[in-house]
Amino acid sequence: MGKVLVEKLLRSCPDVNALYILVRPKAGQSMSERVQDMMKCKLFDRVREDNPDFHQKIIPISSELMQPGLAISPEDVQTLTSCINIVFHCAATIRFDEPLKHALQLNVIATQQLLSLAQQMQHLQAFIHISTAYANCNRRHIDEVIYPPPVEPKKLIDSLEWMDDNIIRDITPRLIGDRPNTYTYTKALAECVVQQESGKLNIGIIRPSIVGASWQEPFPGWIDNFNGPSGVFIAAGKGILRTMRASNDAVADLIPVDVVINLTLAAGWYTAVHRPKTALVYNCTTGGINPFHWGEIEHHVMSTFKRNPLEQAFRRPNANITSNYLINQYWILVSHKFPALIYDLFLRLSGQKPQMMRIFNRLHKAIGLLEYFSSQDWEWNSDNMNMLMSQLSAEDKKTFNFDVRQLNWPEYIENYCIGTKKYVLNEDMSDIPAARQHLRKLRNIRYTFNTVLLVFIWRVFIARSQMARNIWYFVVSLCFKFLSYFRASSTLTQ
Ligand SMILES: CCCCCCCC/C=C\CCCCCCCC(=O)SCCNC(=O)CCNC(=O)[C@H](O)C(C)(C)COP(=O)(O)OP(=O)(O)OC[C@H]1O[C@@H](n2cnc3c(N)ncnc32)[C@H](O)[C@@H]1OP(=O)(O)O
Ligand SMILES: NC(=O)C1=CN([C@@H]2O[C@H](COP(=O)(O)OP(=O)(O)OC[C@H]3O[C@@H](n4cnc5c(N)ncnc54)[C@H](OP(=O)(O)O)[C@@H]3O)[C@@H](O)[C@H]2O)C=CC1
Repeated sequence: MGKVLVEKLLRSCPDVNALYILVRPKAGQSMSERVQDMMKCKLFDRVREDNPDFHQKIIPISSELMQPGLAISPEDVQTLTSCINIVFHCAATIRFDEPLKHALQLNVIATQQLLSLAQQMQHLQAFIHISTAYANCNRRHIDEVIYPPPVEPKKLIDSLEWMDDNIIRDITPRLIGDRPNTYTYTKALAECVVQQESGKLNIGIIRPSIVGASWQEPFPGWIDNFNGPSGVFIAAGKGILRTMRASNDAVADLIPVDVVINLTLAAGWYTAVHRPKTALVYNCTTGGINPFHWGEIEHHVMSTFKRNPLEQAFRRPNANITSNYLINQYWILVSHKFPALIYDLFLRLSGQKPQMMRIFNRLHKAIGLLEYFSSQDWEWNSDNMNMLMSQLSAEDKKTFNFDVRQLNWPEYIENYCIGTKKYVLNEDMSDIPAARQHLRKLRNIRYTFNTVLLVFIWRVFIARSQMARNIWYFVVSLCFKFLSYFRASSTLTQ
């Protein structure tokens, strides 16, 4: 989301002088190498076309959320406090399996530290915090208010500070209570921390639901990660994922990333200009406005990947969702574990390292963590989103479009799936005929395998059971009778 925000600011807000972005070194790359890489990304193609020198506006600031004071140097603190007008805070850990202490540090303590830095900023007009629509997923109906936190954040921070990691792991389920993971729990605490500062700053809180590929900007279908549904779509497209627990009729509250960013920017403007007395919360969701369901998503994902197959698929794409636990377990056994076992056996026999079972184990862990969100639905009130839209001029409504009533879901899902192929997997669209050929080969292998298996089972059956033999003779004689009748009647008509 950070990248999409930077791109949109550069493209649609030419009067913005500079963008200070907090970046950490990662995976052997320095801060500036990472920023260089980001600017080379396809996402920035349109900006690059309009202004090849756009990089001059981007000023990276070295920062690490795990460190005290976010590890921002005193000189950088000086720069930031003297020239920042608006803060957009979207850094977080979004992993569902993050240990509580880590999630607390990244999502709550780092937010607290950024807020105290913001308080020193002399020209700050607005502080926009990105939360999640699922921060309060323990409720069915979610209003645009900050709910009382499950625990006072400061108390939890103080307690976890002295606790051993093993103790924290043991008490985590008790602490998070009816929330499914440490992510939603710490995001709820972060909202509370933001609220505690709302007297001193102009604050807006954006709560997106499940962020997906871009709808329109900078081009349809842009996505570059495996988070949320993207990984599920790819696994289904590769023919690996065949079954998942999800409710066909539950609303799939996907929200395109460009919609979230447009709303975030509009909220930044509104907060700075109108300075609301208390922090305004914007539920940024689609379910209440233009609902679409997981069953429909399944249909359109499968149809897109059949028409535009991914390269080197493991099997032909054919994923089904079910809300029934036992049916899902059955298909996991038959369509996941059994083929994985056979394929690994084949790899072993051909002297290679088995890998399919390992892939399936990881897939099962990942979808197990997502099922909570795909098996039920929520109702979000979106009055503030509507209010914000009514405040925009006609031109701004177009430039910062977040009117999801216009979203055509089948078209969006098709672009989303093609986006995963092009931008996540870096596959070329010109290779589609070869991918189709590969699917035909897989279909033939399946037919051959099924026929051999059927003949084998039948042979064993016939050898062991008199009744099976009788049925077999009966069926064969019936076929012969039918054939001879068919021959006789065709001779008569001649
Ligand atoms: C036919 C379809 C029907 C559809 C059916 C329904 C679908 C429903 C789907 C979903 C709905 C729910 C969604 C809810 C959302 C809530 C909203 C929010 O507010 S938050 C945002 C959401 N956050 C997450 O999505 C984090 C979830 N992910 C995780 O927590 C972890 O990733 C986890 C536990 C699932 C897996 O952790 P690990 O440690 O096993 O794996 P790791 O490190 O994440 O990555 C696996 C491999 O993928 C590569 N990878 C990851 N990103 C990559 C990238 N961009 N490019 C290339 N490779 C990448 C990595 O390098 C790694 O590969 P190497 O093993 O190292 O080789
Ligand atoms: N994706 C989704 O479906 C949803 C996301 N959100 C919220 O939107 C925001 C952005 O999410 P999204 O873009 O999807 O997530 P990403 O994981 O892509 O982005 C998170 C950002 O936080 C940074 N970050 C994480 N840990 C550290 C650290 N220790 N030090 C410095 N920076 C760090 C990451 O930097 P780096 O690149 O160095 O890792 C990355 O830029 C989050 O607040 C999330 O809670 C809300 C609803 C849905």
